[in-house]
Amino acid sequence: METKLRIALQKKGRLNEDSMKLLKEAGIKFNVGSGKLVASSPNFPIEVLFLRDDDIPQTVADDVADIGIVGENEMAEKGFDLNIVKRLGFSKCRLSLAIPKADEYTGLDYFKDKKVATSYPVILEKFFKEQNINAEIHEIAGSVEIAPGIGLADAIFDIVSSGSTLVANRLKEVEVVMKSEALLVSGSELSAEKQALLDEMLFRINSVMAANSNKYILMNVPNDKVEEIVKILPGMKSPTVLPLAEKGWSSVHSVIQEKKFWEIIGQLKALGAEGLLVVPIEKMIL
Ligand SMILES: Nc1ncnc2c1ncn2[C@@H]1O[C@H](COP(=O)(O)OP(=O)(O)OP(=O)(O)O)[C@@H](O)[C@H]1O
Ligand SMILES: O=P(O)(O)OC[C@H]1O[C@H](OP(=O)(O)OP(=O)(O)O)[C@H](O)[C@@H]1O
Ligand SMILES: [Mg+2]
Repeated sequence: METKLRIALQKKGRLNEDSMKLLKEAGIKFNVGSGKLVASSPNFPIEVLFLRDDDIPQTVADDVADIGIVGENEMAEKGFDLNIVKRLGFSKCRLSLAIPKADEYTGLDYFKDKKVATSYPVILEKFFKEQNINAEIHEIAGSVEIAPGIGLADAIFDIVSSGSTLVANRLKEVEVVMKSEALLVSGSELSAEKQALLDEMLFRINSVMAANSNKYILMNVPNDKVEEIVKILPGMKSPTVLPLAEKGWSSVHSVIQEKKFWEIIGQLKALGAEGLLVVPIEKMIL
């Protein structure tokens, strides 16, 4: 029988869409039907198990799935010793303590003898213990932000991203306890065949991630400025310089990290670069 890599993904929610998009961009297709909990791929030896994100760490730790995509927060809460194969850079958020907006925050002592609602009791208990804070932890499964407003707790410990859920519930973030992003994780050592499949998948994921954070840029540059412009452009090896039909001008092409582009755009223009084009890259093999 053909060896297949088994991956655990969130069935529905914040992680699902980006996880599926990443695999799709890596050229791995799925026959996903509505309500299907297991799916296979017609073009890659992989099988997907669709689970609640809470169940992904254990499924991987128990080797029911070989790998999984899960939030760092959920992995920390469940406490299984999994290997981080790759930080995926999406579903970025933080786990924070928040209190009613009207309250004065006096530092961690604020939480002494207070009741704090959370879906992450393990992480919170560890944090309070380390900080020597004696607080009551009240575990609830969801809608944590409404707890203070309805008199269920004095404060909360929950996921924050833009902060708009806190604002909507008249709360303010006062302590960031951990930062989180989606992780590709594995359990125990894989067989040589499965490791080879994971390596192939990782190679593709790396190409997709590199392509997504880089842009191909082209610009027209007066010949006497080419040398200076080339100095500030990194490029994969070095920038490409081609003559334009118009005398005295060149076209300079380069690959550049998107965030760097915004840093150097002013310098490029000041040096006389014109007609700048920024083009997305689909795949990037380093
Ligand atoms: N607002 C957000 N911004 C960015 N990432 C987030 C946000 N909310 C949650 N996440 C990340 O996505 C993960 C899944 O969030 P989601 O809200 O879908 O979980 P859930 O409701 O527990 O889903 P499930 O039904 O699978 O148990 C979280 O554990 C966290 O890592
Ligand atoms: O700081 P913000 O950008 O407002 O994001 C934070 C909110 O996002 C998540 O909930 P989600 O919207 O995924 O809904 P859920 O409670 O149904 O999981 C999380 O549980 C917070 O409530
Ligand atoms: Mg969950």
